[in-house]
Amino acid sequence: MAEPIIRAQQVEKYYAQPSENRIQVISPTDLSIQTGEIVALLGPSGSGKSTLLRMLAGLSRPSGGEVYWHGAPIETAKINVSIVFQSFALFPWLTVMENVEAPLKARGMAATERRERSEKILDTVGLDGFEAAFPKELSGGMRQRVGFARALVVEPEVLFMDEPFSALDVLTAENLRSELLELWQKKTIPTQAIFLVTHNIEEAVLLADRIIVLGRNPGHVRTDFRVATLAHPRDRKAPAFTQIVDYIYKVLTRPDVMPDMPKLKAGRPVRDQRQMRYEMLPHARPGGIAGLLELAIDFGGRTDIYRLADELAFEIDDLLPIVDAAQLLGFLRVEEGDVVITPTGREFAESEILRQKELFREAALEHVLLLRQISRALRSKSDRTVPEEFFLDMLDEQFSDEETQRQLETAINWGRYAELFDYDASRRRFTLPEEEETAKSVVEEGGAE
Ligand SMILES: Nc1ncnc2c1ncn2[C@@H]1O[C@H](COP(=O)(O)OP(=O)(O)OP(=O)(O)O)[C@@H](O)[C@H]1O
Repeated sequence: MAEPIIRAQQVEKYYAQPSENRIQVISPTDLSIQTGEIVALLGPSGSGKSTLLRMLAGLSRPSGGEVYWHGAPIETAKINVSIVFQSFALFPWLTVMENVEAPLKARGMAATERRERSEKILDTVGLDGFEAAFPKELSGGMRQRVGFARALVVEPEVLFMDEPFSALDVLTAENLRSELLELWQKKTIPTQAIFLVTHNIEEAVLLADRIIVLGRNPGHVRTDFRVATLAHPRDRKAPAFTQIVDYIYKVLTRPDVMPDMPKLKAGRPVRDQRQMRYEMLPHARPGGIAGLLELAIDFGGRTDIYRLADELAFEIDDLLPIVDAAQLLGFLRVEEGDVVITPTGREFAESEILRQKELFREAALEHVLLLRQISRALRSKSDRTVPEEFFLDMLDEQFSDEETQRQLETAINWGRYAELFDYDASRRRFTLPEEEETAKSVVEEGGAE
């Protein structure tokens, strides 16, 4: 196979923390961008999509490994890429024309040529007549057209896009997407490859020739496959389309399991490089989990996650932590892109509050290592109290400072609800209320670590 335009070999990224720990955001990863392909990168929030994009675009140096541009190390190569951002990132004090000319000016192009090239690309993206307007006079969709024009005017070999349609309303996004695809397919633009970071699964399946899904903590490739069997324009209702959407949902909702690829041509094997002691607690509240389970019962005990998100008008990223949490606690299963309530989940949703707490307590102790450890530690101390710092130290070996705090907050929230312990915020200590006999007996029955 020909050398890809961009090839990342075992790239990883660490960020320094105020404490001496370095946090690994991307674990060693191989990835390439070939001529002629649109690659979409999906993954939950914080999985390192933007970090990876920045390394592939030569904007950020990997902490380990190497990125190659046509086979040469990217930092010494003469690269030709541009990036479209979600936030448009226009210069507000410049007109549309001046914004588009800016990158050519930076490259030292003469004024006449610059103007000619900019006029042409403004025409191509439908901004004819808006040359003298300022960004604030334009709608979001028109501003992003300026973003595209500015990126395309340099005739980039690779066009990077970081959530380019997320800030736009649905119709505008749809419109811009199909226009971009048309420019690409008709080769109106000389761009050789497109790399798109997105949250939107359908968008990825609509546009991409290849889809990569990242898992997090640290970021790693969970699946990387071709969508070559679907011809453009793609039909959202076609069975092959929905199969791929479902498969990606499953990959995103089951961080611990690798679902089977739908039987499409040329699916590539999958890697999962995670190694961790603590499972990542999804940041969901017990009330939210109960609410989700009640809804699942209303839908007959089984429903499509996609439909559920739609019904609730939830972004999938807001719904996933609740689904993940219910799943982690054994209240839900995800099967074929559907959420299916388990018998314990049903009992939990239908019980009165005391029984709910009891079921939550049993599930939390069975499935959540951190809560089990806090409970055990408290019971082994004669004064029935342990400083939070003790657990922070263990967590921050695995999570960033910010995530460590969030993990602890979620654990406190769940533990309090389950009446496993109290938390004294002024002293930053966990404490055990004297009368916690029920919890005590459950802990003593708890399984081995
Ligand atoms: N400069 C930085 N210093 C420290 N940590 C950082 C820095 N940039 C990103 N991170 C952390 O790296 C992780 C990955 O961030 P990144 O923005 O790449 O993820 P993402 O998948 O693009 O997320 P989102 O979908 O929310 O945009 C996050 O936990 C983030 O907090």
